[in-house]
Amino acid sequence: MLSIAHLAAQRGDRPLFSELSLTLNAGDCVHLRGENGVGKTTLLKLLAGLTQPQHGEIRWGEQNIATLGDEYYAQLHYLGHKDALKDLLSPFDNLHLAAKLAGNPLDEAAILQALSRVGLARQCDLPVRSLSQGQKKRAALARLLATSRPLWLLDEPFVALDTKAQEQLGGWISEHCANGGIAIFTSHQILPKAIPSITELTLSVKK
Ligand SMILES: Nc1ncnc2c1ncn2[C@@H]1O[C@H](COP(=O)(O)OP(=O)(O)OP(=O)(O)O)[C@@H](O)[C@H]1O
Repeated sequence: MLSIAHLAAQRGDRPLFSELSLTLNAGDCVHLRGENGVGKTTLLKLLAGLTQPQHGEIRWGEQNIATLGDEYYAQLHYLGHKDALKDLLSPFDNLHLAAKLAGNPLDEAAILQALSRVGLARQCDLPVRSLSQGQKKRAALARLLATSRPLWLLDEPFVALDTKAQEQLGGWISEHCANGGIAIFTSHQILPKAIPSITELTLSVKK
């Protein structure tokens, strides 16, 4: 269970949101919405433990995520705007390295299977810098499939994907939640049909 209580954030001098409270249980899927600059990425980064809230707290189960530390990071996949890929490495080596650094080393078969599911079987050994934007996004998404983690925090995951890949990703999110995972994602796009029944959380500009 992920719970947020009385959360407030500001960037620079600008308050973004305050008194944000929410509880998410196994199977919940949240579409985080709002205008550009309202604070969606900021909220996802807070939930990923990458930045600290101005006020309030975030709990995983019964414990504050700040006290859980690595134990919490091992529960989540955070996919940011930047795909966190090393340009000179291949999708295969990126996935191998990311899994190793995260403490969940993967064998060759598991890496190839994940890359094949995201449609990169033929590109798995090419340097990432030579891939298209959509292929880079697919390489980043392979992390979700390669290692099972209950919490997915996805910032604009559909951007750069073609229609078929958007539907596939919608299916993976749906499957993840049906299996008891929690997903929170931002998107300004029309959502694929495969997305499960979702909760909409709309942030609004603070006056
Ligand atoms: N590193 C930073 N330093 C100062 N202000 C920042 C920083 N990063 C973001 N901001 C500001 O914080 C506000 C919220 O940014 P954020 O990226 O969370 O918005 P968003 O809702 O995700 O927007 P978008 O829909 O455009 O992706 C914006 O006004 C932005 O200018």
